[in-house]
Amino acid sequence: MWRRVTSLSPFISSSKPSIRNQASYGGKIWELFTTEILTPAKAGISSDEKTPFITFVVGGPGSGKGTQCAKIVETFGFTHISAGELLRREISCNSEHGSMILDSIREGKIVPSEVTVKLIEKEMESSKNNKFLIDGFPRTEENRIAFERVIGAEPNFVLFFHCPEEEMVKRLLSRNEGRVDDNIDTIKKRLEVFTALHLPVIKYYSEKGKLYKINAVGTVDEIFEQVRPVFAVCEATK
Ligand SMILES: Nc1ncnc2c1ncn2[C@@H]1O[C@H](COP(=O)(O)OP(=O)(O)O)[C@@H](O)[C@H]1O
Ligand SMILES: Nc1ccn([C@H]2C[C@H](O)[C@@H](COP(=O)(O)OP(=O)(O)O)O2)c(=O)n1
Ligand SMILES: [Mg+2]
Repeated sequence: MWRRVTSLSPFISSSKPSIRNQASYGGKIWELFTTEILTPAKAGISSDEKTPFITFVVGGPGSGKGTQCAKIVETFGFTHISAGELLRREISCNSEHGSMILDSIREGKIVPSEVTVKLIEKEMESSKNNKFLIDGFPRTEENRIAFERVIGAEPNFVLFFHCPEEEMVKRLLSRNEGRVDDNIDTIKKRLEVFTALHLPVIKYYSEKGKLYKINAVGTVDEIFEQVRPVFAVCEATK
């Protein structure tokens, strides 16, 4: 079980990022930074087994977050918490918020943060693990702030899967999981929400030196080879 903490050991250097990347989103240039991966000693990671180690996994719809999370879980033993899956579970069990969640997802909108954060909190509290991959969250600044307030923690680092829009659309249209939001009209709305609400979150973590930007184009294994070194540091501290 994890315990709530108000400050986490620094995993990422807060000094100037070593590699500078630029990404283009619909004509807008965002300056994004990947951060130097520190050695465990330099990073000063706590050996306290109960301190939660939190990774946020972010990126546009269809950028491959879920696919890579499965590989991270298999290789590094994290507990995968997918915000989208938790919300879909609420729909299928007809919970109190089920119909509101379904309407939001159908419209490509973001569910109110208090609902999503409560679901994440429940999952974290019921887990025996203390290493969490939180997938598809935070999608908005409101999500991010609500998590900090309710959970009382910040992520140790944030993985951002960067993928061109055309590739994301292609992947979503052939995902074939019967999702109500994988149709072209909803996809367009989700991409608009991504640009307007999700990119500010990415910029926030980039400026904090917590963002690892992954080029999400290529085979699943090629992409995982970029992801692996980020988690290898964490593994080395066990
Ligand atoms: N590197 C890749 N190349 C091609 N298709 C991919 C790749 N990674 C994932 N996919 C496929 O694209 C779709 C979206 O991937 P998924 O992991 O569900 O993305 P996200 O969780 O970001 O929406 C799935 O059908 C998945 O099998
Ligand atoms: N933090 C979140 C995560 C997902 N949602 C809603 C809105 C999203 O379009 C849907 C689906 O999310 P999910 O992460 O499963 O979607 P993708 O894996 O990016 O395709 O759920 C949300 O409202 N808030
Ligand atoms: Mg997903």
